[in-house]
Amino acid sequence: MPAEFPEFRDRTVLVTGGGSGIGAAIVEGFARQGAKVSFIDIAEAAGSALAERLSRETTHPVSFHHADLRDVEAIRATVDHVVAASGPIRVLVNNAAWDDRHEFDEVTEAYWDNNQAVNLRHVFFTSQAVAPSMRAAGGGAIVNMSSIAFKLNMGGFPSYAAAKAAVVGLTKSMAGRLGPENIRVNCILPGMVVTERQMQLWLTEESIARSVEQQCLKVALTADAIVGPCLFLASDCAAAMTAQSLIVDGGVL
Ligand SMILES: NC(=O)c1ccc[n+]([C@@H]2O[C@H](COP(=O)([O-])OP(=O)(O)OC[C@H]3O[C@@H](n4cnc5c(N)ncnc54)[C@H](O)[C@@H]3O)[C@@H](O)[C@H]2O)c1
Repeated sequence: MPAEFPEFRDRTVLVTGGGSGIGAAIVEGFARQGAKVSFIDIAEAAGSALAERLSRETTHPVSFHHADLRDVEAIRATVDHVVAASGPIRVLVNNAAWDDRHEFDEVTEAYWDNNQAVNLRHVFFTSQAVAPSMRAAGGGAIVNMSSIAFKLNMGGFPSYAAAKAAVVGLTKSMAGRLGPENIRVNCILPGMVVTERQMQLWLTEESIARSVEQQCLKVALTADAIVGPCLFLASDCAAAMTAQSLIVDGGVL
């Protein structure tokens, strides 16, 4: 455990895309702090397995909710369910995304809209659904997951890059709107994080070595590298921080 944040004990935390990779590490990070963690994912088997494994080891059972975040009604229903079962949500981590590669000349309107729905739209609508319970509880913290990828002129995913840039703008606008209600909104921009899925789909030993070469710190980051910064931003230590972007990339930018 990187550090202890007693304020998370018995607090309700919701993580999107918590079934694998960075999201799963964040679910585990909050659960080991004694929080009541729920997570949403579309991946049924991975989600159930994670919840089952962690629930055997943590103070509160970790609760998995199977839903597609492209479906705004499903988001609202899941949030209602979490609040009814676990009490007001005090921390929301909008982590889910899909970094699908797409060729500039081949992107259709349908592809674009779906890509934005999976990478951007739910960040707004999950925050909107969670805000009433944060207000009722006297405040809360939202942490959104962006990426350094949109700053690197990478040509292979224009829609994903646009969504990740938009997450920064959305973070700042929501921080402005929700700050007076003591709801803080920040975001994290990870660099290359080696996860199982990234290894299956995009990364090779050579591409990892090339990326590490661009970093000041010469180690490949794993999902755990994002947990500490996420706990910090959601914690009382960051009580005066909102509308900020925290880059966690081993020193690329
Ligand atoms: N891994 C990296 O190198 C890296 C770098 C920069 C930013 N990020 C960001 O960090 C976050 C997590 O990335 P990751 O690499 O762990 O990804 P991942 O693919 O391992 O995990 C994403 C999770 O979101 C879930 N998900 C996807 N679409 C969904 C949908 N429609 N409804 C519900 N759940 C859905 C997936 O099932 C998966 O469990 C993302 O926002 C990503 O953009 C990752």
